[in-house]
Amino acid sequence: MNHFGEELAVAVRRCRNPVVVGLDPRWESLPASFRQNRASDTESQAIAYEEFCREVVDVVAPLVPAVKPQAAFFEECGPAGMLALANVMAYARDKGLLVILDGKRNDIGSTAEAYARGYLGRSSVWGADALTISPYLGADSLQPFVDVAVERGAGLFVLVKTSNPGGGMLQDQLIDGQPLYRTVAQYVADQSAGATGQGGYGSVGAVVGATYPDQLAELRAAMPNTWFLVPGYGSQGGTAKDTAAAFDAQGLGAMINNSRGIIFAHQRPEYKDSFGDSRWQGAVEAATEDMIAQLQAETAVGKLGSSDSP
Ligand SMILES: O=C(O)c1cc(=O)[nH]c(=O)n1[C@@H]1O[C@H](COP(=O)(O)O)[C@@H](O)[C@H]1O
Repeated sequence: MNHFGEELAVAVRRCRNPVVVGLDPRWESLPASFRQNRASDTESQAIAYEEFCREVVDVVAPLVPAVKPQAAFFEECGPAGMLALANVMAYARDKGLLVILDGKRNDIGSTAEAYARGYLGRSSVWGADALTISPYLGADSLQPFVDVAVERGAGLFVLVKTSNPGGGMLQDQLIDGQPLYRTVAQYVADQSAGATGQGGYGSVGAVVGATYPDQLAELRAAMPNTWFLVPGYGSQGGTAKDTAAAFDAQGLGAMINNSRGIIFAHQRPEYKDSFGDSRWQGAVEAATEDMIAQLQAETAVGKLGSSDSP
């Protein structure tokens, strides 16, 4: 199989959930054991991030289909951080996880092609299964990513309606009476129109925030063959119920991201007393399982793997 859209459907069905664990290491939130007796220079910080993320992968690899390393937190550590990112991505792949690199990359066509060649596909130097990209420079800045993704069976997630409060400044601007995000959505939807692989979804997806459930429902209707990557669950206030419209009747169609709410669950009141800092891995596991249960209860995710689901 060489098609990200299909690989995602297979992985979600195998795991019976669409949870993406975001790998967003923040120094101040790392369990104490990763910070103690460690210098705070960028090289030491990068090593701590790699060790922490490897241990998070060990906990979640048996539970979820994918992880989403956030490039920013590794880039903050300079060259050592980029090496740590590469190592974490390789480790997650080796553990059987799909790796969605969150880089929000974009540039003019000839430059975009370099990004695409560098990041997309297991044969690339970074080996990401999928990459987040921004549409700000227009369609000709997206096409090189699409061309390389299709050629290599990799995936993309284009920012369409982002979870942050300020996204509407641009995304909600009306053009010919419709919000700008619908223009981007049309381009994205066209890339997967009529997809017939496993699950019926293409490899070019859309990022749609859980914090905008009405727009999420509207976009699902407009993009029937498009995978959604849905950030904003948990720390940003999005709930399982807010994501319900993103799924089809079989429980496919959307990947729900949760970064801080899972990797730093030991700091959350509901897990702090039971696990705390010293047993942080238990908190990660419990938060992941609780999120899966919430999605199964509140959305069609509960249909995954059931007898009436193909
Ligand atoms: O591209 C993304 O993943 C993304 C798009 C968006 O609209 N909102 C958003 O929060 N994200 C990312 O998703 C992650 C959310 O982190 P948590 O709020 O901790 O779950 C961060 O890495 C964000 O950069």
